[in-house]
Amino acid sequence: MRIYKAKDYEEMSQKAANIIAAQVVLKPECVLGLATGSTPIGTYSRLVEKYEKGDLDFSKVTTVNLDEYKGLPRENDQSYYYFMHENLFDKVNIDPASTNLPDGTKEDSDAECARYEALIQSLGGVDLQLLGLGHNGHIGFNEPADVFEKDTHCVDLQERTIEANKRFFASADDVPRQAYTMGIGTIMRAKKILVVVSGEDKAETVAKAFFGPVTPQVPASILQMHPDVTVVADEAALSKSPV
Ligand SMILES: N[C@@H]1[C@@H](O)[C@H](O)[C@@H](COP(=O)(O)O)O[C@@H]1O
Repeated sequence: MRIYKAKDYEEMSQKAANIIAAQVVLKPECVLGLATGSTPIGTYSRLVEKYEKGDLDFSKVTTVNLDEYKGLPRENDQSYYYFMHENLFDKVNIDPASTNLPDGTKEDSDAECARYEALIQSLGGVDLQLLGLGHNGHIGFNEPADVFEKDTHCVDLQERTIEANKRFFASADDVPRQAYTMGIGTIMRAKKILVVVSGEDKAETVAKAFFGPVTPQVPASILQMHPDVTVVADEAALSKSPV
């Protein structure tokens, strides 16, 4: 695991965008695994800037997103579909047909999760997976649990996650209670993983996830077992870690 300490959010975003850009330049037809949440927004803006300057071409890139709220239609401005279009897809030359997310409107969880998992495998797997880190150590929507869930599945969101995400909704009651998410196995099968983390409020979680024991109670801790992980975190997020 490589840990890159950035000065602040801006530097974290720049460094993460450089790593993603290098992947696209080296393999234009790559599969990028993408993430939502507030942390990667700066990374996406830097990628858009690179595209606008003519330094990046997304025309052959395929994307698969980590997760989606169950029950939210695409037009809902809190759906991850909407987020991805707003922050990246509509601003670069990616083919919309090559962008993929779980479909939150599908009622049959087992069928939708099986479809999504099969789709990822049919693409030959993910070349570079971008991840954020939840306050409770979740990645995607893999919440702390007794076991690591392997494949794409439907999760019940935990109170802390609903609390953290309610800032985006009119009230906590409007936050969906379930989501579809890639599993830990799906994430771990990615060839490379890039984690972005920012802020003092994640410092405890960063220390546990990357320097503590590997346990499903801190889902991100499994990343210590992956052969090619880069963590790009700012000084505040690393303030409780031995680096
Ligand atoms: N499902 C997403 C995660 O993929 C993300 O990492 C997390 C942290 O978000 P933020 O970056 O806003 O702290 O939020 C959501 O729960």
